[in-house]
Amino acid sequence: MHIQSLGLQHFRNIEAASLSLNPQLNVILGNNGSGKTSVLEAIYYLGFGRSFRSNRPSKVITYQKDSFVVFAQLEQHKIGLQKFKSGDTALRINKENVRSQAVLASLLPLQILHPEGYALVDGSPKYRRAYLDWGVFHVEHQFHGAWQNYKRLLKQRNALLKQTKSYQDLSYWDKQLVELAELVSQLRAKYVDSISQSLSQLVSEFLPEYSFELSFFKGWDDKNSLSELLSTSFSRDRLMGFTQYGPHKADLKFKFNGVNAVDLISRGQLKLFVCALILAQGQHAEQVSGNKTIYLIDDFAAELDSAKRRLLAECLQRNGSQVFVSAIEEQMLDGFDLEGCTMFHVEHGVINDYKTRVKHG
Ligand SMILES: Nc1ncnc2c1ncn2[C@@H]1O[C@H](COP(=O)(O)OP(=O)(O)OP(=O)(O)O)[C@@H](O)[C@H]1O
Repeated sequence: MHIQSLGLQHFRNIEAASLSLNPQLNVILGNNGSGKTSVLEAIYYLGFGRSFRSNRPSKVITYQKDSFVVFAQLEQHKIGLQKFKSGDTALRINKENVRSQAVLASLLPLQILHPEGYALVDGSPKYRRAYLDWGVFHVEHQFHGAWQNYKRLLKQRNALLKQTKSYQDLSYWDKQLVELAELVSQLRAKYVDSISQSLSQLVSEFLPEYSFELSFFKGWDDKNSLSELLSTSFSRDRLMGFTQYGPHKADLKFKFNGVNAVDLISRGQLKLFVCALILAQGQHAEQVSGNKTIYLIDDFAAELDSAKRRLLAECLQRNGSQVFVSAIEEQMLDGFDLEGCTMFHVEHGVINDYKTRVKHG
């Protein structure tokens, strides 16, 4: 899978742009504030329906404009997204309107590495669940429906908790909730199993000084069944106003030399670890679906020494995926093989395709 061309309109400081893309390496160069991250953010919008740096689409629409548009030509589909100040969204595939972002997401498997992305390791469990669910979504087709239904039932349960004094009123709903919870957790656990080996391999390549351990917490302890827990914790759930056990509490635990990752590794090592996480997912999704993941790497050089930059660049280019990488200057991309790549230069929101490196040999 790769993006052949990308169009933007009224996206942050980019008034309009039309980019013809390289199927492999795309380099985006420019000074601070020029608009490099905005290009990555626009691509991310197509795959996720949201930004990775703002919850409010109105912040992303160019000042004084009413909407932004991002569209892309993929190998077999043309996809587009328009976000309005009002909060409305229009999604299109091959000129047809579609309602669910999941359809776009399934066509465009994307992974991103950006400075705020370290929350995947040092942030709250919701970031690790989002990571996990991206992976399960792209390889297990029943997951999306089961998870959406679970979340819908959970919302109803939490609302009912505020209205009822008797667990009897909930037990009927809990039967369905537990069935979905078990399915979601099985799919997640199977997924964690299936990536753990390639993740460990990548971690040993990037951070050979540590022994690494990955574990999955499904959202409740195995000592009790979820239905028992839901009934015994009813009073507490009622008091707190929400359900305390279930897959909405799932988490991943990362340990290095037996210590929690956040308590041990440095910022640069954290970046490498996050990169190992996204590469392991991308590679697994590719093995299962045959679709290559697209990698977006913002501010590639930040926090990495030159040996680590080379290691990471080599790994990103190894399997021929499409990669978008931003940097302030070309010298910071010392680890990449730039032959045949396309370079864009961004200045005050204007993007020029200023160099396509000739491939020799
Ligand atoms: N809604 C908006 N409308 C117009 N301009 C905006 C809007 N939101 C942000 N900007 C401007 O767009 C520019 C985009 O910055 P962006 O983060 O893409 O730059 P960058 O090249 O990645 O910079 P850095 O190297 O510092 O990370 C900034 O100068 C910012 O002030």
